[in-house]
Order: sequence, then structure tokens, then C-alpha cells
Amino acid sequence: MMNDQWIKVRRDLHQIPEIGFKEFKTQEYLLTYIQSLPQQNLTVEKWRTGLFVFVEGKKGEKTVAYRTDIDGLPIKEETGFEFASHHEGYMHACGHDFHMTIALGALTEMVNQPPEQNVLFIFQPAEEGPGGAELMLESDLMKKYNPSSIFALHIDPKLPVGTVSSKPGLLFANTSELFIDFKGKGGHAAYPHETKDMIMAASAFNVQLQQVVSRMRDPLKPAVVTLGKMEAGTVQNIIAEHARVEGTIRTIHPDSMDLIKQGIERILKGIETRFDCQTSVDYGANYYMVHNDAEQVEKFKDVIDNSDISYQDAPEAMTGEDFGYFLKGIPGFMFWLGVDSPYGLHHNQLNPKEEAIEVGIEAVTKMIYSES
Ligand SMILES: CC(=O)N[C@@H](CCC[C@H](N)C(=O)O)C(=O)O
Repeated sequence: MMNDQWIKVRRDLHQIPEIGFKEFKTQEYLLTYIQSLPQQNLTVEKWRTGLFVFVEGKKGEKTVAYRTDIDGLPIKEETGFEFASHHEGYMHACGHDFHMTIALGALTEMVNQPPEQNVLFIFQPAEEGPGGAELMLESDLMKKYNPSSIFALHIDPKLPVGTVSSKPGLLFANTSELFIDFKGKGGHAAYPHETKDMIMAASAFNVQLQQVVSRMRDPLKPAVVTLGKMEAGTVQNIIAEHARVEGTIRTIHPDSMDLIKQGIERILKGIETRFDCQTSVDYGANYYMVHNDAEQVEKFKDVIDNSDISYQDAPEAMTGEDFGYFLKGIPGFMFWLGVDSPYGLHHNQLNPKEEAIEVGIEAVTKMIYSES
């Protein structure tokens, strides 16, 4: 396929973003495309809203796995693209439309020119949450295919097109979601002394939360705590009886995660006493760090050095990726693919350059063909 045909696939997928475990149209689109390929060395199996696609190699002594994520985000797209999301309030703002297109491109090449070794393409749901990787890793299908190595990519808006980047060891952080509810006695805005104001409670919590990283965490162990959403109240003249904050915790060291959670819970105890209210905390999805296998990264570097693509050493990032679970079970790595967008990941105007699709397909296929 020429690049403009891949651009069409990317744009088709861009129009149908769906959130974790609801990727029904996406799965259908992927299946329709995959079923249009010659099927002689292919086995396609559904797993919830994802897919396992096995390509039998010529020797077939071992299996290398390549994973793409397939879900979108609950963000209202503001790109103004003619191919913008058809799903109001949802957008492929993390590049999974690119990731899927590149996986389909690499799969097509594997079908047309079978590799020496088997390849397992994993189309994984729910990367943004609640997490599909850990469940897929534990699935019977994964046990059946039992890959000996695994890799994946993520688009990088800050890198130029034609560049990939990775590093041995830690690439992405450990993450935990954070959801906290505050409940108290609401009431008339004119009688604050008869109420427990949950806007005040949540606001006081947010201010104290900043001290978890600045005062409770070991400064030599990097961490981030961010609240991305806050909701409270019903109308301007009623004191809110309920407030909710939603956020994420990121740490480089797995043990810092527990300490930060303990710090949050201590602050919440204080908030309960001070505001005479109840709080409840839920840590949602927790992702294990992405820790790259040094040998696999070295091999990838060699493969890229023998191509027109440039390789850069990547810094560690506070991004999270449940691909880390696959790497906990199988040696492998993740790399960044340069897409040169003025807007970053999770931005409503993310605009990755489509020329990067071909670069991604080349990097992935070259890595797979290097398995002799
Ligand atoms: C690559 C990327 O942007 N990944 C997401 C993963 C989200 C994990 C989870 N929902 C959380 O917020 O902890 C990221 O936000 O880094």
C-alpha cells in the first residue's frame, strides 16, 4: 500500500475513537481490514474488544509480539480537521489511530512477505484506562502464543518525523489513577454555619496535596501528583454537599507509590476532622513502569542504524503505559516515534504529521525481519 492509503486508514480510525473496552466499531474496522488480506498464514482471534493476530513464519521456531493500543480519550476534538472525530466528546488525542495504522501496515507486509519467525500482533483495548494489557497478558490466548519477545511504539509530538528514540531500562513511570469523593451536609448559601462546605473541603485538600510531592517524598525519587478534574455543587446559592476530584500519581520508583498514597490518606483524615465530612478514595487503574530490556534496545538501535531513520537516546518520562505489564512478563521494549506536532499528547488539537506512518511501519517491519 502507498502512504496515502495508510493515511486513509488513519483518518477512518481517527473518526471513530472509543474508550476502553467499548472499542466495538474499532474492532470491526480492524477485523474487516485484516479479513481482506490473504489468510493462508494468519489466525485471527477476538479478545474482548481487542484482537490477537498470529502470522506464521517460514521457520516458525519462535514468536515475536508487536502490540498496539486501540482506545481513544474522552476529549472534545478542536482540530477542525475534515476527518475529525464523529464521536462527539471523544478523540484519538494520544495517537492510537497512528499506532493501529502502523500495526496494520506492518501486518500487511508480514502477510505479503512472510518473516522467518512467527509474529503475534496484539490489538489491545483500554490503554488509557482501565487497562487491558495486564488482562491480555494473563489470558489463555497469550499463554497459547507464548511470545519470546515483545515491542511497541508511542508517537512523540516533540520529535521530528524520521526519528525514533528509546533507552534501556526505565522509559515510563509507574502510575495510579486517583478518585476522591468528599461528602458533608450541604444547605442554603446564606447559612454557611449550618453546613459543611465540600467545595472548601476539596479546595483545602488540593492545596495540601501539593505538599505530598514537595514535603513528604524523598527529593531523590521523582514523582508527580496531578488533579485533572474537579466537580462540586449544583447551583450558585447552595453550599455543595458533594465534591469529587480526579487525578493521577506518577513515580519512578515503585516503592514511592505506596508512600504517596499513605500521604494522601493522612491528608484526607485531617480534612475529615477539619470539615466534619466523609471522604473516600479509589486508586482506579494502576500501571506498572515501562522497563525496557537492554539487549532488545541495542538490537533495535542496530536495526535503525542500518536504515534511513535516525535514532536518539530517550530521557525517562512521567508518562504511563500499561505496556509495562507485558514487559514485566516478556523481554522487550517500547520506543517513541517522532510525529512533530505543535500540540502534545492528550491535547484537543494534537496534529501528528502523517508522513510518520511510513517511518513507523519501516521501523516495526525491519525489527521483525531482523529475527532470523
Ligand atoms: C502515553 C500516555 O499518555 N499514557 C497515559 C496512560 C494513562 C494511565 C492512567 N489512566 C492514569 O492516568 O494513571 C498517561 O496519562 O500517561
